[in-house]
Amino acid sequence: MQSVCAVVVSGGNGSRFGNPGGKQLVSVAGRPLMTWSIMAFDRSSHVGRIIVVCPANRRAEMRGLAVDPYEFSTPVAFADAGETRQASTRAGVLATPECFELVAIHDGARPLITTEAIDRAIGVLVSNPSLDGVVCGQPAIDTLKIAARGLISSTPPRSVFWAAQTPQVFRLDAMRRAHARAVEDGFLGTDDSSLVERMGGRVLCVESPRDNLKVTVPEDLRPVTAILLGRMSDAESAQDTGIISTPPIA
Ligand SMILES: Nc1ccn([C@@H]2O[C@H](COP(=O)(O)OP(=O)(O)OP(=O)(O)O)[C@@H](O)[C@H]2O)c(=O)n1
Ligand SMILES: C[C@](O)(CO)[C@H](O)COP(=O)(O)O
Repeated sequence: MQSVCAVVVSGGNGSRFGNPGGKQLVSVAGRPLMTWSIMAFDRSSHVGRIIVVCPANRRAEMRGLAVDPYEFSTPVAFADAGETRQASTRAGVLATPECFELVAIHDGARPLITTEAIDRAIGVLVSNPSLDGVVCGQPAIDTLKIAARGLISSTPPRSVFWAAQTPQVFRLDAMRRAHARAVEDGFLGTDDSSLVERMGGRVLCVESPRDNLKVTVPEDLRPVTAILLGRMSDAESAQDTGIISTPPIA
């Protein structure tokens, strides 16, 4: 059943990336950066619509370069980005039709997300009615320090820390209420889950692949490109040896 609407936020300036046109359309392993995320959601049998959030004045450009050439089977709609990531996710959530039970919010700048990881996160939420949402992420592997201006005050137990990524999947009504409350309170979070958490919502961390990297600075392109090219080559080899019967992704 296609109960999930995906919101792919691609409305940032990419100031840390430093490219005048942003990073969304930069070619990575032969495709625009943002296209990889849309492809991963397009392949999920749970996803019935994809909303791409992008700057209003760049909608035609992004549609023409990153969406239309790929003939996705899932309907793709657009919403206008806001000044902050949170304003952009809010636009996507408000544009999500009521008929969808869940909304999966993902950074267009995380091109390595896989359909398997998306489906696993959705599956955890669907099978746990007591949850309001799930967050893909990684348990902390480094020893963590609390430090002000570099001076360490303590070493907290890392077993309780997770590095949050996207997708983050929520019940649509919970996410709508969380955004409304955030606007009322003037709260600005660094991810979507924090909006639900502050209302007492129950959100579970779900382990996703360690390589679900976000392209933030130009140096991030090198590992991301290598991983994507590696996956394409693996898919072609599997095709050649008859291990899989679906078409290669390149
Ligand atoms: N107003 C904004 C800001 C961010 N994003 C999106 O949120 C994701 C995560 O943001 P980040 O990687 O930090 O992107 P930018 O905001 O573009 O980068 P920077 O902070 O360096 O300007 C990206 O896919 C970005 O396009 C968005 O849709 N709208
Ligand atoms: C939502 C997020 O991807 C979680 O890691 C992240 O917070 C978004 O971008 P930023 O780099 O923190 O601005």
